[in-house]
Amino acid sequence: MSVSIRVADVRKSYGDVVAVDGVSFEVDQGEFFGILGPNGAGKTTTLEIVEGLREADAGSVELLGMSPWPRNTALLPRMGVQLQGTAFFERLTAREQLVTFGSLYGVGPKKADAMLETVGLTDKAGTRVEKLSGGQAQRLSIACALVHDPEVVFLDEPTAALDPQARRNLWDLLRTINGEGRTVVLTTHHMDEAELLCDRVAIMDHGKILKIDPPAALVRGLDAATHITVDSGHLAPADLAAIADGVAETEDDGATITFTTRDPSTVLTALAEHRVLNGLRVRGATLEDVFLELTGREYRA
Ligand SMILES: Nc1ncnc2c1ncn2[C@@H]1O[C@H](COP(=O)(O)OP(=O)(O)OP(=O)(O)O)[C@@H](O)[C@H]1O
Repeated sequence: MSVSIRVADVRKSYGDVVAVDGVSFEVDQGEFFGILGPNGAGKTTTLEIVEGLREADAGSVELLGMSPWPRNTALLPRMGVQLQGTAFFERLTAREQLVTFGSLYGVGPKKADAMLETVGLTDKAGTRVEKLSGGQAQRLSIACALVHDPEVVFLDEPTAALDPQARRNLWDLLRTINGEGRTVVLTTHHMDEAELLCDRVAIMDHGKILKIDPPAALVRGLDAATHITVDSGHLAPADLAAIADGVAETEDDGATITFTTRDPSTVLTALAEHRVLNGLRVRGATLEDVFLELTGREYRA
């Protein structure tokens, strides 16, 4: 498998603020790679350096075997960039916008129409960009990043400010883009998004990458507790104590009881024997638990 992106010990400060503090990673061709972290972690700065929009203070970056800085015109047709916050040419319709973008790369209007179709905006072709909803504008900006058929696509928080349905639609689109063999690099502060979409996730905090792995491997690597919740009111206190004894901590909020345990089989068996599985919910570890373990603090996007 060939490598699309190589980042080695990249650093960037803005005055006293160290935004990127020695970041290294590689992205394989065709991979869906995520950079996950809270606001201010340094995700956008890292992405902009890889895209060639910003100069690193130190370190090296290779994109498709070339250096993206200083501005490398050989790379531009091969990469698609969707920036945080969409900027469109004013007063153009969605189609005109896309045709204009396409023409910058020598792409004809047919491709622009096909792209409108791909992102589900054919019925908005004649709508001025300022009249599009947040989700529609987001999809149009992704269409603009893709209209010239780039090999590598960069997306900076593409689902920020979208409602849940629009996010899901956009996830489908991103899976399709990646399924076509394109390398996709996405930044996000949504754990669920990283978990669902990415082949591998780099967890970033305070300018550093703390860990890179497939999401399932990150979670599996944790010795995290399982949370088992049932409706309260069905268990006598003595039974509750017997079930939890030595295997779980319990918390009763009046409506539900949650058992936190590293031995879920024993707790579930005991709950089943007492026939108190009403309202059963079982929650294993998530990327939030991974973040907590890596940083010692709760994840707050
Ligand atoms: N142009 C700039 N000038 C000065 N400081 C900046 C600039 N851009 C970013 N920073 C600072 O660098 C740090 C990293 O910011 P960056 O935007 O890379 O993080 P991020 O993880 O992408 O956050 P967000 O999710 O909020 O976009 C932050 O402390 C930010 O305030």
